[in-house]
Amino acid sequence: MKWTDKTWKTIAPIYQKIIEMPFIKELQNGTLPLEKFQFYMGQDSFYLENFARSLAVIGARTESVDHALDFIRFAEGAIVVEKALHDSYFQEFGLTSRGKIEPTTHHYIHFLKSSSALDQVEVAMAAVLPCFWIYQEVGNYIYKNQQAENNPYQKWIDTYAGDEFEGLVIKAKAICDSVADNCTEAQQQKMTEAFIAASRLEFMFWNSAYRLESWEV
Ligand SMILES: Cc1ncc(C[n+]2csc(CCO)c2C)c(N)n1
Repeated sequence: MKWTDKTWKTIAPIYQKIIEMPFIKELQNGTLPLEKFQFYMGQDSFYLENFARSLAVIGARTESVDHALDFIRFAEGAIVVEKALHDSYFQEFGLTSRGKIEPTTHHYIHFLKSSSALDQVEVAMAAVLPCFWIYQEVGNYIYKNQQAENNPYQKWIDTYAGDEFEGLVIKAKAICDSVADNCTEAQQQKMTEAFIAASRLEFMFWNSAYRLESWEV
């Protein structure tokens, strides 16, 4: 069985929790309060910037030049998405500043930065995979199950349910499977642990936006 198939099974309960969470349900039916989406967008701006930096570090550390090119392109893509967020979504949803880095974003960003800098590069590749894969699954899930007309969040949904994003996800998964083939059982286990940690953080990222979680002091 492919590493990706095995690993997805281990996060199936986390994915289930994600699609049941109020942030996702309300995004799907268009009732998510604007304030929560604004919080999410501001935090996602910080996330995307640092996610891109982590992807670039992974690109620099890969053995294969083809993988280096793929990761450098992923990094570019994340910066382009961040710019689109800033240049169009911020305005559309009335956000003037991205605010400050809140606790869950801080945790997630630093997890990705330390993994990409210090872990075996295959483990770092596994750490960034849920960012692609979970978004695609959630995007498709919302797209298929939505009933609302005139959903204010439609454009966001379309970004992640589209064919262009699917191409990236297929590539990111294929890279993880090919590098996992050359890893020992113990190394593959570390890849899986990194994948699980990032999946939990994806859940927490949406949940913290729903709760508008901020530093208390
Ligand atoms: C918290 C959080 N996780 C994942 C994404 C999804 N995402 C945005 S850009 C990109 C890759 C571009 O090469 C991916 C996977 C997000 N927006 N925010």
